Order: sequence, then structure tokens, then C-alpha cells
Amino acid sequence: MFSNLFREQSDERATMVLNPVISKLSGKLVVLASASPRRLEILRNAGLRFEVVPSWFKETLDKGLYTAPHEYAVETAKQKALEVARRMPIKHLKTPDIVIGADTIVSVDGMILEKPVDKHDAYRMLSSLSGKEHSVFTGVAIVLCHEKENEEVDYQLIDFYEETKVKFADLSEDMLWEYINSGEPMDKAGGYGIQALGGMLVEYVHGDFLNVVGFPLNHFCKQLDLIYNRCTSSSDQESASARLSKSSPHPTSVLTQLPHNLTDQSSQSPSSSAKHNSSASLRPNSPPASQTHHTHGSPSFSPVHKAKKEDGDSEVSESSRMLVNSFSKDRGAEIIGSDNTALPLIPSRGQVIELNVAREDSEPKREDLQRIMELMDGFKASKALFTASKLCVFDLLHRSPGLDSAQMAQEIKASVKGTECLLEACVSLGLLKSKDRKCQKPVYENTDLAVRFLRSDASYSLHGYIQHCNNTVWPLFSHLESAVLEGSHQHEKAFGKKTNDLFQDTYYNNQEIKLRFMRAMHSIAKVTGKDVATAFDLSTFKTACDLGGCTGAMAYEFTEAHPGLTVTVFDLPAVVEMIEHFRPQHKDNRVSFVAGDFFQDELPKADLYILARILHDWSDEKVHSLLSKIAQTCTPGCGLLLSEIFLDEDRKGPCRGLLQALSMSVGKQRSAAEYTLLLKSHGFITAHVRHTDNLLDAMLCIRV
Ligand SMILES: O=c1[nH]cc([C@@H]2O[C@H](COP(=O)(O)OP(=O)(O)OP(=O)(O)O)[C@@H](O)[C@H]2O)c(=O)[nH]1
Repeated sequence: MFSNLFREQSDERATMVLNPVISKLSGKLVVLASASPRRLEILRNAGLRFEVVPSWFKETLDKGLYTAPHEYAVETAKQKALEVARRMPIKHLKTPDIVIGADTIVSVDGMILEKPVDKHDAYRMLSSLSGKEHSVFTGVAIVLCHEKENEEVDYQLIDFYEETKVKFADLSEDMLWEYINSGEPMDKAGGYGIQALGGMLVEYVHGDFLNVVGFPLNHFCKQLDLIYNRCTSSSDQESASARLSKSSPHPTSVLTQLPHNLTDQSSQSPSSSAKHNSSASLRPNSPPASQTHHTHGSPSFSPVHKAKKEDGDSEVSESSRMLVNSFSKDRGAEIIGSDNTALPLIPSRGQVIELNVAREDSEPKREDLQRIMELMDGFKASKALFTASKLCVFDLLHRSPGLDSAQMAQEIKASVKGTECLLEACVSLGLLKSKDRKCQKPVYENTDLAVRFLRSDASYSLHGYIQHCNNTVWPLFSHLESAVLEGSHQHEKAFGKKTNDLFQDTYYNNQEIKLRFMRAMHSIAKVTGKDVATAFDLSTFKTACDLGGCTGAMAYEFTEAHPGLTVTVFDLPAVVEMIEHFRPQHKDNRVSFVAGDFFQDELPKADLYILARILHDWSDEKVHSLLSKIAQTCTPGCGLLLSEIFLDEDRKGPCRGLLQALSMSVGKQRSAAEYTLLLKSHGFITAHVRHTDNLLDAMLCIRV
């Protein structure tokens, strides 16, 4: 994608050994703490294997506190990387080996330019660059995480920056606005992308071209060389850090001991993150109060322990990597490690635990066996939930808490024995609570989890989706073996009819099934909508069109989150005629509905198109036809907000996405990078990717 314009350098950095450097990282969990698709591509093209965990650090450091622009970029890069390094052990349940953060800024006339917030900001930036030379600085932070026996993590920080000088031609007003209207400036430092249309504005580049694009690959590899090729043990790494500061123009290193459970510890002060030219002690002299020696404090969290080699490298040869999570009764996700195991079933994104599975023929460990049993029993738990939900157990207990099994059996017109078994199973799953009574059968109540998600009239009810799983997904999965053998979906076997168009043929030609399907989509949109709607700053868009937006649940979240936005929901006539069933109590007249088929009819005009949970359902042919239609309707600068489960780049998770793929629909699950390429082929560039930590991730793309 980019032309590699590494320049020969006369200092010792010119001697490098690229492959051995990159290969040193194989087997390590390397994390790129950046949502920048350019950084991803630069590092991927270099052969690095890594996970992308975008940083949540808000780039709001006070620029006035820094004497030189590069200090600001380096500090921001550090905060980005540290935020991810701290978050991962808690939220993703795995401690990375290395986290890489970066921040690119442009400096001209004593000003620091970041990404423009709107077109006028882009104009301000680009006109200040016209006809002049400016500097592009990328600050990079490499955080090496060393997990210790006592559940603390040592963080060793190496940072550096690279400067590249760029000279712009004189830009006419017409040229400026044409470029701004292309949409390209919006997600780029200084308001231009040198690798694309912005390249036409540039007279010369002095220095590393990739540094301008967002990542100084050359300098990075030299730092890795210093870290991994010139030292072998962990104690040597400290001296390597010390050496870095002497041999490299701009690095700093600090070994800090931070608790797992710190949330956003970012500070406005550059001194808050101690910066050392590593001398005798690599520990910070005066770490910020929140960073002094804590152990992580969450009682429900037991972190993963890795087998350590003598040299401090982590390895997994003696331990098998397994994915687990668990749901405690009323508190949502709770993670339990191998010492205290109550292993759950479906891991969330990034949840990893390493169980010590010993030799094949040695006596099985309790937790290993339990894990397998959990997987084997998973379908029983699902079916118990589906059945209790279908028989309205949670609704009944909401209206009449304290029913015993005989009373419940009467209400749901079921056998007493069967009802008793179902209620007891629900208690064991954390969905119900039972209260014992002297010499009488216990009585039952909903747990908080059931009150919040399982009642059919709860604000965040999953009832509709549970019924969809029971009626549609379950029959499909009961034919999984044939699906795998044949490589195709099993609608005909499961429902006794062939279908060309799942939605028209299966879901929408029967009123009851249609309503059920709409309730399922409504449930999912309700619980995920807010995270998707608030994933990005959409203030530059005034009108949006939610394609296949069904009941409008997602659209209402968008208008709620963005006061200047109106949203048109575009869906099939069979859907739109039913939306009265789902109108919120307080109507929002910024949401309207238009009936039509997005494959056949003209799309409503909008600045932003939303595709939430649409693409994964369709064949490549249909996906391309829809995207090219959207691309034709969009003018440059229009947005496309895509929301799906994004598979990890190595396709090892998240489990929900991979299990969903087993339904063998004609569509497919993709990673963020795969969606990026797909959209790029239709003229959309990816501006931001957000892993929401909810059921759906999101990506904002701009039409160029
Ligand atoms: O010529 C180009 N100059 C700069 C870019 C891109 O600009 C952004 C810079 O922004 P930042 O460093 O804050 O990084 P983000 O994209 O916000 O991602 P993080 O999650 O890391 O904060 C960067 O994407 C450059 O690639 C360009 O593309 N061309």
C-alpha cells in the first residue's frame, strides 16, 4: 500500500536486522494499542503478528505543559499504551507481553496539529501548512509487561520519537476545499494523508515516510533490536533499557509496578508518568499516587499465571491456553482462575485462561475435567433458559414473587415434577433465587439478572432474542454435523423448506414469525445500541440512514447520543408496517421510517449510512452489491458506520463470533481488517475501529 521510502542513515541505526527482530516477537502476545488502520497495515506488512486493542485514552493532555512538540506526542503514546496494558488483565483476562502505542502530530509555527474535528478545522490546518515546511512527529511507546507471582505486573516502558520534515506546495482555495470535501483529512494528523490524495499536496519529504503515515517502522525495529538482540535475560533487559537511552537518540525507559485494576489513570501532567533515562534503578522515583505498589484488588479476579522461562520470556508449552469466562449470579461477568474454578462457557472477547494441563496420562485436574463437562452441559443450560423464558416463568415471578413449584406448575399449565426440576435448574444457573420454608416446598423469585434481562417487558429484555435462539438457532444447531459435513446452512432440514432469501422467505412471510424475529432484533439493538451509537464523534453528520434498521431501536440510540442527527430507518415494507408495536413511549420525531428493499430500491439520501448486523448475513455477491450501491449514493466525505462482531485478526476469537459462524449462513464473519479491505474496495477508508466490549463492535469509514 505505501511506498517504502526508508532513507539511508549514517548513524549506527542504519545497521539493522529486520527479520530476526520481528521473529523475536513470535510466540509473544503483542498488542497494538491503536485504532489507526495505517499503523495496523504498516506493522502487518512488516510480518508482525499482533492483536489490536485500541486505546481508550482520551488525547486531551495539556499541550501548554510541554516544551517541545515531540514530548507531547511521546507522552500521549505512553498513556495510550499504558491504558491498554492496564486494562487487558482486567477486561481481557490476559496480560500482554508487549503493548505498542503511538501518536502522530504535525508541528508548524509553534502549533501542534492533531486530527481535525470538522471541515473548518481541516481548512485551518491545511491553510497553515500551505507553502511551508512542517515537522511530523510520531511518538512511540513500547510497554513490556512482566507478570509476577504475586499477581502484580511490572511494566517496562521504552519510548522514542521520530521526526520527518514535509514541505507543502502552495495550495489554492479550490484545491484546499476539494481535498477537504474528499473526506480524507478527517482522521489524519494535520488534516492530510500523505499516502493517498494528500500526497499530491507535498513537494518533498525529508526523513521516514512511514513516520508521516503514522508509524516509524525503521526506528521501531531498531528499538526491538536493542531490546531483544542485545540482551538475553530479564535482568539484561534492565540494562538494555539503560543502553537504549545512550545508543538511541530519543528513548526513555521506566520500569513501573502498576496494579491490574487501575482504570484510566491518565493525568494532565507530563510528570505524572515518570520518565527516566534509565540509570541504576529503573523504578520510578516518584510514581503518581495511583501507581504505587498495589496488588490488584478485585476479589473476583484471579489472573492468569504463565509458566516463566529462566530468561523471563513467557511460554505456554507446559500449559494449554483455554478460553473461559463465567457469569456470577447477579453481577455479570466474574472471572475465576484455575485455583478457584467454576468455569463458564462462552468466553467474551479476549478472555483467556491458561489451565495447567499436565502430561496426557497423568491424573486429570479437577478444573480441566470441569471445563469439558461445562462444554458438554452447555446445551442443557441454554435449553433450560429458553424453556423457562418461553413458559413465562420470569414474567410470572415478576408479577407474583414467591410462588412455589406447584403454584408455578398451575400457572404455566405444566407437570409439578417438571416445573420443580426447571425451577431448581434455574436457581443453579443464577436465574432464580429460592427461599426455603419450614416443612414446605421452597418459593422462588427472580434474581437481578432475570429482572433486568429476562422479563419480557424489561427495558433491556433479551426475551425476544432468547425466543429467536430457541425457535430458529436451536433447530439449526441440532443439524450442525450436517452443516459442517456439507458446508452449508440447514434451513431445509430444520424447517422443512428451501429458502433463497432468508428474510423474505423465512422470517417475514408469516406474521407471528416476523414479529418474533423483529423482537429478537429489537432486543439486540436495545442492549448494544448505546455502545455503537456512542462509539464515535458523529457531530459532522446531520442525517443518517439505518439500513435494515428494523424496529428503530438502534436509530433511537443514535438520535439520543447525537442531538444534531436525524435518522431514517430503511427496511422492508413487511417490517415497516409493524413498527407501531415497537414505538418508544416518547416518540422522537428525529427518527422516521421508509419502506424499501436495500438491494432493489433507491436508498434514502444521508450523510451517514449505518449497517448494523447486516453484512454477516449475506453472500459476498450481495455484500458487494449493497456496498457499491451505498458508495454510489454517497458523496465524498459521507460516512459508513459498520457494526458487527469483529473477529480477532488471528481468528482465535471472540468465541461468540466463531460460534455464530457455525450456523453456516450464506454470509461470513470477518475481522476489522477484513472489513477495512472490503470497504476500501468500494471507496471507503476506515477512520476508526472500536471494540466496544459489548456484543457488537463498530467501525467508522469515510467515502473518498
Ligand atoms: O499522512 C498521514 N498522516 C497521518 C495519518 C494518520 O493520522 C492519525 C493520527 O492520529 P493518532 O496518532 O491520534 O492516531 P489515531 O488514528 O487516533 O489512532 P489511535 O487509536 O492510535 O489514537 C493516524 O491514524 C495516522 O495513521 C495518515 O494516515 N497519513
